[in-house]
Formats: sequence, C-alpha cells, structure tokens
Amino acid sequence: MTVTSDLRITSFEALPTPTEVRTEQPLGEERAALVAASRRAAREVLTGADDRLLLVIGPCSVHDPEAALDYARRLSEATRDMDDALLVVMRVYFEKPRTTIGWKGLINDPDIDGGHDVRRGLRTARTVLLDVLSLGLPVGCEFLEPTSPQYIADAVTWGAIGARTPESQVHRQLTSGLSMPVGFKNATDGDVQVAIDGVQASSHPQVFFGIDDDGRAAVVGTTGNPDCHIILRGGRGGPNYDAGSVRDALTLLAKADRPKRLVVDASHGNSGKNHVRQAEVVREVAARIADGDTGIAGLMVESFIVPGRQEPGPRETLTYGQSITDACVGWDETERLLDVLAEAVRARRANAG
Ligand SMILES: O=C[C@H](O)[C@H](O)COP(=O)(O)O
Ligand SMILES: C=C(OP(=O)(O)O)C(=O)O
Repeated sequence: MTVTSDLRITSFEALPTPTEVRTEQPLGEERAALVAASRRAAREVLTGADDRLLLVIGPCSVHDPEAALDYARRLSEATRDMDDALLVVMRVYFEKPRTTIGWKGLINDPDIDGGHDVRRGLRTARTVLLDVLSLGLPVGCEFLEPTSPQYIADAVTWGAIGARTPESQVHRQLTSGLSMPVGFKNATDGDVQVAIDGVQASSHPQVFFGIDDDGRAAVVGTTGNPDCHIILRGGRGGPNYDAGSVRDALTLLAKADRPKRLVVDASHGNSGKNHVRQAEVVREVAARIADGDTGIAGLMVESFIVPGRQEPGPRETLTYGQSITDACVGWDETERLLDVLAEAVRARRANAG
C-alpha cells in the first residue's frame, strides 16, 4: 500500500484535555469575579461609557515566570492609586507569532531550548495567569493557536489577534466565540481595513472545527463577539499612531458602522521596535489625550524590568527581567509613563467637565 499521509509528521503527542488542566488548576471564585468585573470594565472603556484609558502593559513575552510575577507585583503596586484614570491589564503573552522562525513562546517551548515540552508549557502558563490574577491584576493575551484558549481563556480579561492573523478566518471564527473583548491589529503591511473586517466577521455567529472541553474534535457554534475593536500598531510603511492616521482609521470605522474608538500600540511598527522611541510614542499619545482626544480608548505598551532586549538562549545565560523577543521599556521609565498617562486622563476629564 502506498503511504500518502503523515509523510512529514515526526510525532503526535496527546495533550491533557482542557477540563483536566482547568480542574488541576482551578480559576476559583475570587479570580473569576476579577476576570468578569474587569471584562465588563474593559467593555465600558472601549465604548466610552467609562472615560478611563485601557492600558495593556507588560513584557513582549513571558519566558521566566518569576520575572513575570516580579513585574506584576511592581505594576500592581505602582498603579494602586491610578484606577480612577487607568484600567490596567497586564500583557501576559505566551504565544509569539514569528515573521519567519524563532522562539514561539512559553507554551510552545518553556525551556527555550527546542525541547517543546508543550504539556509543561501549558501548565506553567496557566500557573502564571492565576498568580498574576491573585495579585489583583487582570490579564491580556494574544490568541494564536486555535485550540489553546480552551485551556486558559477563562483567566483572560482582554485578548488580541496579532498583525499576522487579522485576515485569518480561523482567528475570526475563534474570536467570535471568545468571552472577552478582543482587539484586532492592523496587518504588518499597515492595512487597517483587514482589522475592521476581522471585527465585523467576529461579531457574527460562526460554525467551525475545534475541540470541546474533553479534547474531542468538535463542530463549534458561536454567538459572535460584539466586544471587538481595532489596534493601530504601525506597519511596513511606517507608524500610524499620529493624529491623521487615527482620524483616518476612525473614519473607516464609522463607514463600517462601528464605534469611533480604537487602541494604539506604542510598540511594533509604531516604534520600529525601539524601546526608547516607544516611550516617546506614549508621551505623544498622552499629550493628545490630555488635549481632549476621545478616539483613543486604549494604549498598548511593551514594558519589562530591564530595558531593551536580548537574544533567546538557555535560561541560566539570560539577563533577569529582560525581553527575549521585542525590546521593552524598562521599569524606571515605565513608572514615569504610568504617571504621565494617569495625569493625561485626569486632564482630559477636567477639561471635559
Ligand atoms: O512581538 C513580537 C514580534 O514582533 C513578533 O512576534 C514577530 O517577531 P519576529 O519578526 O522577530 O519574528
Ligand atoms: C506580536 C505582537 O505584535 P504584532 O502582532 O503587532 O506584531 C505582540 O503584540 O506581541
């Protein structure tokens, strides 16, 4: 018999089921209440019913759970008196989309050594999520693998569809069934319309292939997700956080009959992945908010303990608290930016009222 299938498959390794993982590491009532309340708050900020700024801030990727928690403690402490102005959601990103190849995140390769112990990666990721929530901080993630949300999404307040996938039907279908607000990034070439199309498609009921809580292949039916928005992250042609680009994007949203509100990503194509430039972008956006801009509902910042980035490698060789993916603003600068943003929102409120 001529073999025609699995010619390029090297292994299949069964994963625990979503139910098994969630039962081993339960969310618990207190954390569930935080997730539910912060999702509600994010929805209200995104629609403008709440005049705060949604601030999605944290490392580009989590590679060291201890450093991620160290960061979470600092963030929770530093923003304690800012919840009148900022709805802070920590970036706790475990799945990294790559331009070509590279480390794909803690779930895919927790030891950063090509060992790909995904079973452990999943459990470690869930532990980090629960630990961050236990500090009282809501969490934001990018959803990349179409089946990973079954394992972790109960703990997530806000989700992102990254710049390499806003046009992907698989990700739009997935988003239509997610329980939290989700941001679609503009594409890497700068196209904003694909993100708006993603928001539209995800707001509709969908039927697609997935897995159920017992890990069985299943036909999944969804209600559609009404809580989606776009994220301007710049693109190959340059940044798109400037007032003109934001105005253009808001016009496209209005044409699509969507609320004129969006999130700006200060990193990626808006900073050229330069963390010093990223801080300047945050300050420029803050100045516009202070001047009364109401189109910007949220801001994304890549921030960690040590500024910049380093090449990935075995954990013992790495600088503690520094990104192994994109360059991040360091902690001292982050504290200054938090103050600037909170003051900007307060100024906007004072001028409006
Ligand atoms: O956020 C991280 C990166 O920008 C994204 O994953 C792509 O990275 P790469 O171009 O280094 O692969
Ligand atoms: C990968 C990311 O960004 P983008 O999709 O904009 O490149 C990210 O936010 O981690």
